[in-house]
Amino acid sequence: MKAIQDYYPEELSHCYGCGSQNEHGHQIKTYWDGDETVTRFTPEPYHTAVPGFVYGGLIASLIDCHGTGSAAAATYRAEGREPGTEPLVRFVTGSLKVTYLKPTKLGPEIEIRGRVRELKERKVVIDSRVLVDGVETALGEVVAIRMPADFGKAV
Ligand SMILES: CCCCCCCCCCCC(=O)SCCNC(=O)CCNC(=O)[C@H](O)C(C)(C)COP(=O)(O)OP(=O)(O)OC[C@H]1O[C@@H](n2cnc3c(N)ncnc32)[C@H](O)[C@@H]1OP(=O)(O)O
Repeated sequence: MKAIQDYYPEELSHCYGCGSQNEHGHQIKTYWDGDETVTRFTPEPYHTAVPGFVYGGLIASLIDCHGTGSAAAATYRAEGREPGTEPLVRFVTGSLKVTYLKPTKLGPEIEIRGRVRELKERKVVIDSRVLVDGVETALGEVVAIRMPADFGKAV
């Protein structure tokens, strides 16, 4: 099964969180599981906040790219199109909110499960849950905005 990120064109695959071309990044992969999207990631020992627990910034980063990937996947699905077909669907993060419910154990695989709360042409809101060993440790909200064609050119 291919992940939504496997359909990103090479020139848009340098993101630290989800770019397959970024050898230093997380290279996350987002898949459908029924009506939810799922990303799984096993943290390294250096992803530490305090010994034994995962750094919150890593969790935020995973929620971020899981959210933008889920937004793209959900848009293709809503339009009845295969991922990667033209016109390409591209999202960036407009806002990112993370609520840390309890410490996230460092070692086991982290699972992030996303659901579409709102889907419009230019704006998709994804709610995510972060789970380790079946324990919900954080919640995320990503407002994903369709990437403008001139993204970054005006700055
Ligand atoms: C093929 C695969 C490729 C794959 C591409 C891979 C990319 C991976 C991305 C990884 C994630 C990142 O780190 S991305 C990098 C971090 N993010 C950024 O740098 C984004 C910087 N910000 C911007 O460029 C801009 O502010 C945008 C694009 C986000 C929005 O500008 P805009 O396009 O002019 O938006 P605008 O018309 O005003 O608003 C459209 C709708 O979005 C809402 N909206 C706009 N901004 C926000 C916001 N910050 N928070 C909440 N909501 C917002 C508006 O209320 C409105 O909702 P309504 O009234 O319609 O309801």
